Parts: sequence; C-alpha cells; structure tokens
Amino acid sequence: MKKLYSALMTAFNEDGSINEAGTREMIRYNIDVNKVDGLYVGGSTGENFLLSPEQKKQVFKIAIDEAKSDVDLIAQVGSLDLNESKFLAKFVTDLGYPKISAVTPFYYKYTFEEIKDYYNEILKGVDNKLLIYSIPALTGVGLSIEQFAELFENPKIIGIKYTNADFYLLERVRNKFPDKLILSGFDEMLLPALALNVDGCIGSTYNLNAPRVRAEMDAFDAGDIDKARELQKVSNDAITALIQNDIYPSLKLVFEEMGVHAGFTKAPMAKPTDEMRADAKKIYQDYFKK
Ligand SMILES: CC(=O)N[C@@H]([C@@H](O)[C@H](O)[C@H](O)CO)[C@@H](O)CC(=O)C(=O)O
Repeated sequence: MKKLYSALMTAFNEDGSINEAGTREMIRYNIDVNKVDGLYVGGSTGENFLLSPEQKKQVFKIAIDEAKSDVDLIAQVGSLDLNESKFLAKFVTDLGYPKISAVTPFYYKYTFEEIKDYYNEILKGVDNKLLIYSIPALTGVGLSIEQFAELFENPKIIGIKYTNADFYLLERVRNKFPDKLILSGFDEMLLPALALNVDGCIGSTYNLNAPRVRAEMDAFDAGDIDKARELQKVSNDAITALIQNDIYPSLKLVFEEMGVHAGFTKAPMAKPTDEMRADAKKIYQDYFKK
C-alpha cells in the first residue's frame, strides 16, 4: 500500500519563536483526522531552513513526543553547516526517529564528490536510514541516475524524496532501483507519479487535503483512473488557489479556519494581509469545509 506523509508545518508566534501548542495541534490533526501514515519533520514546509539549531531541536523533540510511534517519522537534518547536520542526525536518532532525510547541500556549487561526502559524513556513526531530499527547483542541485546509484552504494541510503517534475528521470530511477523507497514530493503531480509506481508521497498540502488524496490513491490502486483524475483535478484547483495566495501563510490561514492553531510563518516569510485572510477563508469554504 502506498504511503501518505504530511510535511509537517511549524507554528510560530508573531516574534518567530516556536508555538509549541499549535505545532502539537497540527501533529494531532494529521494523525487523528488526516490519518496520515507519517510525518516529514524539518522540511521546507516546516520552514526549517529559517530556524536556529536550537529551534530545530525543539521541533524534533515536540514532534516525536506528540506522535510517539503512532505514525512513521522522517527527520530532515540537512543544513548549510555539515557539522550541524551530523549533530542533528545523531540527535534525532537518539530521540528515536526511525528514518532521517537530508536535502542536497545547497547555496554554493558543490561537486558531486562533495555531495557524496556530505551524505556519507552525515551517516557516519549514525545507526539510521536516510532518504535523499532532492528538490532541484529550490536547491539548484539535480542528480543524475548514475549519481543516485553512487549515493546508494552507502547501504544506509534507502531512497529519495523526489520533489522534481522530471518524470523521465523518475521512471528511470524507479526501474533501476525497484527496492528503494521513492516518495513523490510535488502534490500537484501525484497522479503521474503514482502511474510511475512511487511508494507514496510527502507534501505540504496533505496537511489540509489528506483525505481527498487518500481517496485518490485508493482509486488509483483499484484501477479507477477516472476517479483518481477527478480527485487530482480538485486537489490541483485547491493547490493553485493556495499558491496564488502565497502557499505557506495560506496553509496556516486555512488550518486556522478549520480550528487548528497553526500560528504565523517566520520572517522573512510574509505576515498575512486582510486580503490573504479573505482568500484563505474562501479556499477553506471551496475545498476543505466538511
Ligand atoms: C517547495 C515545497 O514546499 N514543496 C512541497 C510540496 O508539497 C509543495 O508545497 C506542493 O507540491 C505545492 O507546490 C514539498 O515537496 C516539500 C516538503 O515535503 C517539505 O520538505 O516540507
């Protein structure tokens, strides 16, 4: 059965500190209402790259304390500072996270040898399994099939969080590595990714939209492609509206409409304007009101 993971959001107070109660509410909502299979903690959606190391530790602690072993947990530990990534990999492993993930190193232009060393260093001395977080649109780092093969020489690297619209590469990767865990990262492209036999998905919009997405995955598994396509269409209407209204603050505003206290985004992300609030209310009414 294909797995559905929400990319966990972090609730912030207006001053950028972490709102623990709100973050816990979102975790509970994902587990109790969305019935997700897992949570991706410390990813882009969690605004992780805006956090101090102490705040990252705080989020990792809150998530596992709230979720316990109710769902699978993947901790994204990649950062600009390799020492920090290594520290966090050990930290989350000691907390009990069953899987970790690390974004490809970004900002500077690294050689593939440097990228490989980065992953091997993170995993050195850490008894855990890792998913490569590949998101070329944000990092500028695209990996080839040969490079994935070289990274997979480390047996602790078990798969890819594949946030990439290159479906040719996805097909090549899926078929070359049938035993690796491949989780699709673009919510609006889930259906074509399912057709290429990914093992599941991780995404931001699943925080709000998981039940519709589960229905789509079930329809796909049952061979009802028309129904899966119709559900993807509705999801994509919602995703388009969320993106047009600035996706990260909008996800939180819609969560607030649902009664879940998702808090603020962290600067320099935008604080919501009255217009954004009004649009988020409409998105809630159009797509998520029960
Ligand atoms: C850049 C970004 O936020 N990508 C999202 C998608 O879920 C994305 O928001 C969605 O497909 C809308 O474009 C996920 O791939 C990110 C993710 O899972 C994470 O790291 O939090």
